[in-house]
Amino acid sequence: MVEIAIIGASGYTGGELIRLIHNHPKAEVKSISSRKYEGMDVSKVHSNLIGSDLIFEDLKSDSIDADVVFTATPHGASMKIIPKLLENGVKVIDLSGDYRFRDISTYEKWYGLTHTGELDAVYGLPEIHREEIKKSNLIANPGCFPTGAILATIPLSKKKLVDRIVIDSKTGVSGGGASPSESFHFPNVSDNVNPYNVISHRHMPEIQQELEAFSNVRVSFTPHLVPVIRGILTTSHSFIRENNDISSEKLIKIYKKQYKDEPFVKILENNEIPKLNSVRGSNYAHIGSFEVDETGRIVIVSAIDNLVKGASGQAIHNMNLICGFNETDGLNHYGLTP
Ligand SMILES: NC(=O)C1=CN([C@@H]2O[C@H](COP(=O)(O)OP(=O)(O)OC[C@H]3O[C@@H](n4cnc5c(N)ncnc54)[C@H](OP(=O)(O)O)[C@@H]3O)[C@@H](O)[C@H]2O)C=CC1
Ligand SMILES: CC(=O)N[C@@H](CCC(=O)OP(=O)(O)O)C(=O)O
Repeated sequence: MVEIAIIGASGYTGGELIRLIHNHPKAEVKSISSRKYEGMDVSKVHSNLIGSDLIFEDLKSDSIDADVVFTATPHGASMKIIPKLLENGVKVIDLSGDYRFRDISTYEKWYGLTHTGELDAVYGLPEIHREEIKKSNLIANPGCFPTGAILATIPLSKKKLVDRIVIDSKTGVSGGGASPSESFHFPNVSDNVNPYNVISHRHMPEIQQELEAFSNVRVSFTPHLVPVIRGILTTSHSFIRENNDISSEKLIKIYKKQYKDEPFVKILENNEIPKLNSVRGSNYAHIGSFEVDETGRIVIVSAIDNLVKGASGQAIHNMNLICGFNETDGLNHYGLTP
């Protein structure tokens, strides 16, 4: 059994890691860290985990004894914890944005923080970086919005079909983490749709980084908060480069080929639209629509669960890759609809 420690285990993604690893055939959570809940049973914070004998400890990174550590901590905190873990020979999967950028100055500009220093990290989107992930000791798990947006559009960038991509995403409130705040207060969220950071969300440069690795595309991104708990529905509008002739049927062929061996990406046919509640609780990304309009716009829609494919499930997929397990170990279940 591979032994796991989770730092930030009292948060939403930490709770999902514990829930999902509980069903993993080759990995076991040995220790969970929380500063606030040190000494308390895990089920006092994550009531769904009643029956588990895990108890929160305030783990220090220089004394953690584990094969793999998940840092489910906020950006800024992860980069202070991780260097020591790597020095001690532990493999690390970080759920924050701290190691996602190949260029530190992009991170510093968008996160408004000084970085503590570059480390050899791989961007943990298995559908693009599978072979590098297998060889890495530090995985930068992708952001939740970038996961849905990149999966919806990367085949277009790879084929150099489009030059402009506008991403419009709707997210559930669990994306904001477990700490209460005014923006997530029930009366402010309920019966409402709230766009935020309309031209300045830090996930825009992350999406841009991955898409422009294949062709010259410009990305814009606007997120909206909607009154659901889990899920991200992304509508991507991509504008066809001059002299390209593309139809809905051709698009579906391209996407099916691109994702034919991917265990967690499902392509919907007949212009079907993905549903948020079909992916709830699962590690699947559903991709559909594949419409082309008369103005030269391609519309592709994706749905993921932000806490699973957008965070903890994808992190476990990455663990499976770095540990040489079957990619679907611990993740082989459908969503929870209705
Ligand atoms: N929620 C989501 O959908 C997604 C989140 N992410 C990223 O994953 C990470 C975790 O997110 P999420 O679970 O939602 O966040 P939460 O706020 O729910 O949990 C984060 C946990 O980290 C711990 N923590 C905070 N600061 C520190 C610190 N300085 N040192 C050690 N531990 C600390 C806290 O636990 P305690 O105070 O008990 O120690 C807290 O419970 C973040 O970087 C987030 O951006 C990525 C994709 C999706
Ligand atoms: C609803 C909501 O607030 N969502 C968060 C999602 C961010 C997130 O978790 O992403 P990182 O891993 O890059 O921090 C946001 O928009 O900031």
